[in-house]
Amino acid sequence: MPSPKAKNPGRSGGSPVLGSSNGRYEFMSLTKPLNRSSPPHLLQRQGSDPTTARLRASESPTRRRGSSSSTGSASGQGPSDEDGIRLNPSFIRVALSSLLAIDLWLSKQLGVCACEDSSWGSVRPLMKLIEISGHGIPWLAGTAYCLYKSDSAAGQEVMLNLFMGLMLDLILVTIVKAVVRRRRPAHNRMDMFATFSVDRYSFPSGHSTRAALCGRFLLAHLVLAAPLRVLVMLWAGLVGLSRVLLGRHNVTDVLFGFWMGYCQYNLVEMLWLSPQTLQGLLGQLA
Ligand SMILES: CC(C)=CCC/C(C)=C/COP(=O)(O)O
Repeated sequence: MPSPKAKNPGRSGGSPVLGSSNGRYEFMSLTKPLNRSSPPHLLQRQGSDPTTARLRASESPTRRRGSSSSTGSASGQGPSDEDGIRLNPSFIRVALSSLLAIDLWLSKQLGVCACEDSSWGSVRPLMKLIEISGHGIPWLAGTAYCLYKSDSAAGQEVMLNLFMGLMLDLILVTIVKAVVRRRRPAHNRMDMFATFSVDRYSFPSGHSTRAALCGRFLLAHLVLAAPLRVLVMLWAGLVGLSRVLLGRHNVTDVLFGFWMGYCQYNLVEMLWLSPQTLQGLLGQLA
């Protein structure tokens, strides 16, 4: 039999709503959060009953805001400015998580050399060779050797600045990796040659920053014939591509790495050490 309270809704504690269970009616409050232990039939009833649906609609945050002020929402003129400000961050969040989901999916599809059993597993040794060609150790050692061997002041200046750029790159990539701490893709096998502890993180790709930085540096400071210039660009692109094919990185790690390396070259140009600056620095040290 229905409770007498059902005939007098709107008393303290919110509007009571009736739910039926085995012919009995029970009360539940609309203003309090639904108890987790509420039987499923009450949840179902709450959603399906038209009266209840109307009551629930009148409790929606938009309606509540509208009833206490004369905003556009309340007067039926569409979303107010306040609504717009609240919607934007969630739109950005949705857009970012969609981008990340696409990135993860695409990177997994492209990780075709992630191990020997992968679909392009036979190309893995070649990809690892490209990986070594963009590693920090050969680049630092090679630049130091050229600096030592160079007998012209101009050559020494270029090599010294390249060395400084490579060190700057290592420091900046270490900082960003330590701050962002994005894990490498799950399909990556951690069998890389000579890594630092931050190299367990993948954002940004250090090989890609180095490839972009060194590529720009070589194109700007070495007099190269056109085919060699194309080869330098091809090498830089292949280093980035190999990171994704080997499963070392997600696509966004490589794209950001290229952009970061490109910008780092501008920094090297800004901080360029001329022989005079160098002599001044060495004079101060002596
Ligand atoms: C030991 C030295 C001098 C450099 C480490 C180079 C390295 C292993 C970077 C990681 O690159 P990815 O972020 O592209 O995997």
